[in-house]
Amino acid sequence: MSSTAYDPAPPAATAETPLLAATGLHKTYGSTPALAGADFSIRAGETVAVMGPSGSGKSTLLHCLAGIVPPDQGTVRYNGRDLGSLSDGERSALRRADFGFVFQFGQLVPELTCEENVALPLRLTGTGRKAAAARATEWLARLEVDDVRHHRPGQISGGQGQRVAVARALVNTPRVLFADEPTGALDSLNGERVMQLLVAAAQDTKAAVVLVTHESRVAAYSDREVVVRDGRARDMAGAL
Ligand SMILES: Nc1ncnc2c1ncn2[C@@H]1O[C@H](COP(=O)(O)OP(=O)(O)OP(=O)(O)O)[C@@H](O)[C@H]1O
Repeated sequence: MSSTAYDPAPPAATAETPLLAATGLHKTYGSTPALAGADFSIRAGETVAVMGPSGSGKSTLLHCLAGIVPPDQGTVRYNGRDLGSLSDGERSALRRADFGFVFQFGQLVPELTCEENVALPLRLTGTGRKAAAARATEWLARLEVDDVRHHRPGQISGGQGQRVAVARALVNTPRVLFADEPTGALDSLNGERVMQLLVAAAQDTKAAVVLVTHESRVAAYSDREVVVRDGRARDMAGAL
């Protein structure tokens, strides 16, 4: 095993123990506090909506949970392991192997076809070109966009692009899908369809979903809602 590989040996999460848990997260950008003691946890296969007003710290929480941004204080544990104890290389390897990402805009590589975009995470984790292309095509069909597989992102609609992005995020069967306003740039009809497909595909692959949104219509697809306000997260128990 190379020094940058992620070793998933620690105890596996069970239905009772969280797969991903953050405790006491603080993060300040310059003099702007983004997180001020945020706690969060999600179990395997669960979909949790992270809601709250603009600037309340939702995206920062997602970035800390995914190991993209290090918190100033507090810990994030994935599968029992403290992300802060991993090297940068180990964290990158973990993200590639176990996490998938969908953002609001611009995450597809413009020079690649949709099929090549979806195949990319597989290629980066060592899958051969033909096998990766075949899996990518299957995933594009599952998201109902196989007809645009040879198009480039600039040649397709926003809704099609988000479906391709969801296919790319799930093609490696991640254990956690991080989705930051995945339908924020879509009209309501396209947004609904993308959410239906995203949630169904995540359920099929048993991925947990951290879903950042400010729309209650989108949050309605979750099992549970957490509201972030002034850098702190509050569980809305029973607010299904
Ligand atoms: N890279 C950064 N540099 C400086 N300030 C930042 C950075 N990222 C976030 N912030 C600030 O931290 C605070 C929280 O931002 P964050 O993006 O986490 O909120 P949010 O709830 O996701 O907002 P929105 O709903 O508008 O996307 C805001 O005041 C924001 O301006």
